[in-house]
Amino acid sequence: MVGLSWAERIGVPESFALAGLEMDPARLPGGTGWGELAGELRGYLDALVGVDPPADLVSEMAEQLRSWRERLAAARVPERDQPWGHRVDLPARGQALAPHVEMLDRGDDWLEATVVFGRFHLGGHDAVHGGAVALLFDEVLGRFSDTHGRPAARTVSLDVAFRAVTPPERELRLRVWFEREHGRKRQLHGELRDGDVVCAEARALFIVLRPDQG
Ligand SMILES: CCCCCCCCCCCCCC(=O)SCCNC(=O)CCNC(=O)[C@H](O)C(C)(C)COP(=O)(O)OP(=O)(O)OC[C@H]1O[C@@H](n2cnc3c(N)ncnc32)[C@H](O)[C@@H]1OP(=O)(O)O
Repeated sequence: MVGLSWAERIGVPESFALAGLEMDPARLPGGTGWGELAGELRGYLDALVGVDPPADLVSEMAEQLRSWRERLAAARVPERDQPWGHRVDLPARGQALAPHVEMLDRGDDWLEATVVFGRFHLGGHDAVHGGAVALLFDEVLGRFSDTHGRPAARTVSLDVAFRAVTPPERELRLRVWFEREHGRKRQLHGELRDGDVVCAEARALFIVLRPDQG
């Protein structure tokens, strides 16, 4: 997988591509409905976190989820064939782990995006969990690290400074950029803002994988 280009892996020029996403979603893993499903799952998790449901609703939900888990077991595929995390044409790569990110614009070495953390990502006391903020940076810096023809790399370190509380359920701004590239090493920075307030900053080091490190 690692030796393959984005186009070979998923049929798009690269993650965070500005153009070239005109391919037919029906031909991608998960098909045309996958974006809606991922969005509904995200919405379900946000809604679940925010309720104290009556006992009959809890049992009904558990029963329905058990039934879905059993049906899905029959459709299990190897990682390379799953749509979850591979649909770079969709926000958050068509998964619900990372928050909802929408790219606004990008250059060769910088990217701007909006991000909304749901109630699912709440740590406590109306603040987004610090681990979810770190997840956002790893996700976006990691994906952006592999753009503009650069081969795949992996995060070896990620330092996050939490400057102010990151609020859930608000549209925040994210800016990421390359600081330095030398040999197999790529240093990227990121900044998360709520209006003029800097919520968090990140510095990450990525190491380009050798062909045998897939
Ligand atoms: C279908 C397509 C869809 C796919 C979607 C995917 C999107 C993904 C999006 C999500 C993205 C999420 C992204 C994720 O979450 S990636 C997942 C989290 N990260 C990992 O699991 C990485 C685990 N580590 C490794 O695998 C190895 O360390 C690798 C393979 C990366 C390098 O091991 P390798 O044995 O090859 O290299 P080396 O040890 O000789 O080191 C090489 C150089 O690096 C320097 N160094 C190393 N570590 C550190 C450090 N901590 N601080 C400072 N420097 C460090 C080291 O000194 C040396 O420097 P020099 O001596 O040469 O000067």
